[in-house]
Amino acid sequence: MATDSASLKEPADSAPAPGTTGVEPLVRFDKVVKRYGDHVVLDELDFTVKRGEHVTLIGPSGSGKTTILRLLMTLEKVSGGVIWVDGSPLSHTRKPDGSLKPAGEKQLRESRKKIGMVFQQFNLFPNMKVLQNITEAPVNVLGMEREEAETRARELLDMVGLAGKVDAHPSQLSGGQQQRVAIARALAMRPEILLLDEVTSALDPELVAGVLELLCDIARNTDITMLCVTHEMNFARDVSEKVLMFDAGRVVESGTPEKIFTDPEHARTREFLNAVL
Ligand SMILES: Nc1ncnc2c1ncn2[C@@H]1O[C@H](COP(=O)(O)OP(=O)(O)OP(=O)(O)O)[C@@H](O)[C@H]1O
Repeated sequence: MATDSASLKEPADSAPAPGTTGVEPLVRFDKVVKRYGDHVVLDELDFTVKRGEHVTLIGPSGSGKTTILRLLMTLEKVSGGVIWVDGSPLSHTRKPDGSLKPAGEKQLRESRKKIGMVFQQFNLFPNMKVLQNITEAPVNVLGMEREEAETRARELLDMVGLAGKVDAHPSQLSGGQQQRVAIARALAMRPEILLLDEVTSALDPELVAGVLELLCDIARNTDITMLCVTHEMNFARDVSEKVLMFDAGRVVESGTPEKIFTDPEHARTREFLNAVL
């Protein structure tokens, strides 16, 4: 069950052991519990993501996949356990005696800067032009000079194939183009981790492939760490080195896409894949 946050200590393996590199996974869920009232959504969930790894989360509706991304984005708070990012507690603050207490708002705001998220519904600012949608957070949250932010925004727009849309408003773009702007906006913050939550679910079918191809290009050509929730199994196969199969708030099976999609070990995985493939 949920661990009392106040009594949590740093895990014993967080300090480099003699003779090891001490390289921590970039993300570590350590017995993470999330409850809404009596409903336990995540049940002592453990998993790790290495720096630079591209991981997809698959599983039935309601199994807790989006909740995991929202916890990482600090849009939700854990009910128990600890989330670690780059060896530091994301969900908690260290007390002088080494124990941990739940993080306050200020720390959560700082943590949010490390993590970028792209949502199903692009969530662009409707009254701002494309360029300003991308520069807004780097300037106002990171304190970047506007000129530098604009240069970076133009580079990113070029990368997502929208160099000509700098002055457009979101309403003048297709859903696929809006999602490309949202991807550029997330990358403009130079996040350590990019979270992708069913980013093609709201797109017309003919626009899906282009956005997924762009994300595969980003995965191949940058060193960003990605955590993707997707119902697109071909995308999961193409983009990720590791697939985590969730059910009822736990990882029932994890492995390479080849292993999970061609030789799953768990009956629940086989059942899920039979239903969606
Ligand atoms: N704010 C909330 N209040 C109460 N229950 C919630 C809240 N957010 C999520 N839940 C519940 O938590 C469970 C997990 O939801 P979550 O969205 O993480 O699942 P999911 O695996 O991403 O599902 P889907 O594939 O349908 O998006 C669901 O039963 C959902 O109803």
